[in-house]
Amino acid sequence: MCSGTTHPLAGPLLGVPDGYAKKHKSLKEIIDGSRSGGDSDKAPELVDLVSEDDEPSDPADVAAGCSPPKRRSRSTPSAAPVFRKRSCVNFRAPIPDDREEPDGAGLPVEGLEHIFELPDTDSDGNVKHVLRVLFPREKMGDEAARRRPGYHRLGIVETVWDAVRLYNGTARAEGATEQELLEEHLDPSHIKCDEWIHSDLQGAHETGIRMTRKGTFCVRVVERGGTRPKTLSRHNDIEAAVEAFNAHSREQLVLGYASTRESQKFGSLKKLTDSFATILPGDDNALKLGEDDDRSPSTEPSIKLKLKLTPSAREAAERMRTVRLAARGEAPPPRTKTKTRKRTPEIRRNVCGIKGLHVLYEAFTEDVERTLFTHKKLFPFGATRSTASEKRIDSTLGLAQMPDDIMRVANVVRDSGLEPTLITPDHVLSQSYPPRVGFMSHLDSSERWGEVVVGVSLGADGVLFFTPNCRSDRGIGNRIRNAALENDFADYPTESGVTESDSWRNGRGSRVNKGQKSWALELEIPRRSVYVMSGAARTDLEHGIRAVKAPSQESAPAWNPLGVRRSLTIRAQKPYSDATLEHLARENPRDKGVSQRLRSQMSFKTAFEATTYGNTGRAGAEQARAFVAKNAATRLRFEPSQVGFATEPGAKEDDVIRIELVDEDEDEDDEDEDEWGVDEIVGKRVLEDGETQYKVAWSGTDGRGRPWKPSWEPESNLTSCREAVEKYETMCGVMKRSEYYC
Ligand SMILES: O=C(O)CCC(=O)C(=O)O
Ligand SMILES: [Fe+2]
Repeated sequence: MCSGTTHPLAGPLLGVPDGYAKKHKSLKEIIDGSRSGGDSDKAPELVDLVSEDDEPSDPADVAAGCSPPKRRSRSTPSAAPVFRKRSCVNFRAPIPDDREEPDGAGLPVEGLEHIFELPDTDSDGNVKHVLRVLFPREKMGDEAARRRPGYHRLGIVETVWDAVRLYNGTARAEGATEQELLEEHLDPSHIKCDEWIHSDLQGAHETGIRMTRKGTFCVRVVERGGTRPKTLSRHNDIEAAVEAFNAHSREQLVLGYASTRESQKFGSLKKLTDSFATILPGDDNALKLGEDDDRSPSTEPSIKLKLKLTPSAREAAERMRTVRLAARGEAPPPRTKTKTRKRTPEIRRNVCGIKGLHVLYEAFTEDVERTLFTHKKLFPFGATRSTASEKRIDSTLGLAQMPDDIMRVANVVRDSGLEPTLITPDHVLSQSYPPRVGFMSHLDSSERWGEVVVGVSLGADGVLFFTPNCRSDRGIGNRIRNAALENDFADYPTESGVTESDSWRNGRGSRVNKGQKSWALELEIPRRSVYVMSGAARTDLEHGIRAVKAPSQESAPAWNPLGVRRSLTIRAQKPYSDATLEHLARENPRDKGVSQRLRSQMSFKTAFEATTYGNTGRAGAEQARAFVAKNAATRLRFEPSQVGFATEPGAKEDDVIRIELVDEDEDEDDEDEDEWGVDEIVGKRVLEDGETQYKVAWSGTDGRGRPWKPSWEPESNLTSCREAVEKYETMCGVMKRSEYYC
C-alpha cells in the first residue's frame, strides 16, 4: 500500500485504498484502478531511500544507500535474516543527463530501480521531487533499440503511482509477462511513502526523523561533505531516533572542527543547522553557541545541534506509530525494553583452551563504555564512521599524554584480578571496526611488546579468532592443525562455558585442504569485555578480528547507531616493560614470580628500534619506568559504582566481590525477563565448573521480524519451561548422544 494516500495526522489511517492492501495485485487491477482515476492524485510526494522491508547487509549501505539490490530466488526459505528487495525509488542516484544513456555499465539494471527520484525547483524556487522513469533498452522489443545498451527515458512524473504505471505500461507493451511485472515492477506497495513525523521534530525536506509505514522512526541525515540525505538508522522508539540523530550531529560537528581545510568546515552541517534553525525557534532553540574554546577558528560560530524531543512531539510520534501499526493489523508493542538479560561481571580463564587467554565480561558500566567510545583523544575522528577509512589511530601518546581513563582501565584489569600484575601500559592503539571490517590474523610481536596485551571492546560485540601461526608449529597451533588434518576433534570439544560461538569453526574453505590456516577458534568478545593475551595465546597462535554484520538494533546502543565496534589495545612496549621487570626483580630478589616473568621475557629479543625507545634505548625505557613510578595518574580508578568488581587494590581474585551490573534500560520490570517464550531446547552443555546449560530457541521475533538468536541459559533459568527441557532430554536419550553434545 502506498501510505501517502492520507496523511495520518489528518485522522485515523485509514485512507488506505483497498486496492493497495494486497501485496501483489494483478496488472489488470492496477491498470483498471488507475483508469478509474482513483489513486493517482493521492500518490505520495515523498519517497524514501530503502524499503523498510530491506534487510541491508550493512548499515553502511543504509547510510550510503548505495548497495545494489541483491536478488533472491523466490524459493529461498525466509527463516534466516535475508536481504529483501529494495524499494523501487532510489534516492541516491538521480542519473545526471550526461549519463542517462551510457553504455549500461554501472547503472542499476534490475527491477524497480529504474525509477529515480530527482529534486527539481519550481518557478517559485521551491524544491520539489519528481521522478524520472527509465526503461532498460535491452528489454525493448525493437531489435534496433536493443542494440544500443543503456536506458530509454520514459518520462518525468510527480507521483510514484504515475511512475509505476508508466513503467509497467511500457513493460507490458514491450511484451513483459504479468509474472515478470509482478516480480519486478508492478506492485507500488514496494514503494514506501512516508511523511516527516511531526512538526516539532520535522527537519527540512531532507533531514530529521520521519516515520515509516511500519511504524519505525527513520533518521535521515546529510553527512559532512555530502549533499544528499541518507538514512542513518531506524528505531522502534522515538527517543532512540532522536538520540541517534543528535549523536550524528555531534559527530558532524567534531568532524567540522577536525578538518583542517577551511572550505570543508560545516559543509553539510550548515545545511543541517539551517534546517533546524527553522524548527526550534525562540528561547527554546536547541541550537546554541558553543563555548569559546569550542569554536572553530573560522568566522562561523560553533553550533551545538540538538533535536529536542518535547512531550508533545513524543506524544504525536507515538500516536502516529500506533495508528500506523494498527493499520497493519499490529498492536503497538508495549513501551518496555527489548530483551536484555542481566549481565554479571565474570572472569573466564584460558578460554577456548588457549593458555594465557583470559576474559573479563562486563568490566564496567555503559556509562564508562560510552566515555571511552567517544573519548576525543582516543578517537579524534568523531563518534562513528561507516567506513574503514579512519579505522585506526596508533595513539603512541606517550606516557605523559596517556589519557587518565587508560590508567583507570589498567586498574580495572589489575583490581578485578584479571591480570593483577599488569605493568602500566605506555601505549594504546584505538581502532574502529564498522560492520564488515575485520583485522587479519597476526601476531603481536613479542619483541616489540611486553608480557601482556589488553583488549577492550566498546560499542558493539566482536569476534576474536585464533588460528595456527604459519611461522611456528608450536604447542596448540600444531595440535589444532593436526586435529584438522586428521579431522578428529575429540580432544577439542566446543569450548564450553564461553559463548555459543566459541567453538571450532571452519576459518576459510575446507578443514584440511587449505592447510593450517583454515581452522580457527573463535571467541565472542562482547561490549564492555576486556581480554588479555599472554604466554601461549601470544606466541602459539595468531589472532585477528572477524568482520561481522552490524549488531541488531536491539543490541546496539543508540549512541552508536552504525554499530561500530571500537577497541583499545593497551600494551607496555618491551624495553619499558623489561626495565620495569628488572626494577621489580631488584626490589624483590626473593619473588620467584617476578624472576620467572623476567626470564620468560629474556627469551625474546628486544626490538628497541621498533618502539618509541628506538633512540633512547635502555636509558629511555628506564626513564619511562621512573616517570610511571611517581605519576599519581597511575593510581586513578573509576568510581566503584562504575566497575563490575569491587576490591581493594592488590586483592587476590578470590577476594573480589562481583557486582551485578544491571542494564540501565532494565529498570523496574525484571519480570519481563522471564516472559520470553521458549520454542524448544536445541542443545545442552556442561561447563568447566559443572554448571549445566541448555541452548534455547526463543519464540517470537525481534523488531525487524527476525527470529531471536538461540542462547545458552543455565538450567536454573529454565524452571518455567521444564516441559521443553524434558522433551529435549527424552530426545537425547532416544538418540543416545553424549551429554556434552546432545
Ligand atoms: O580489536 C581488537 O581487539 C584486536 C586488536 C589487535 O589485535 C591488535 O591491535 O593487535
Ligand atoms: Fe593483535
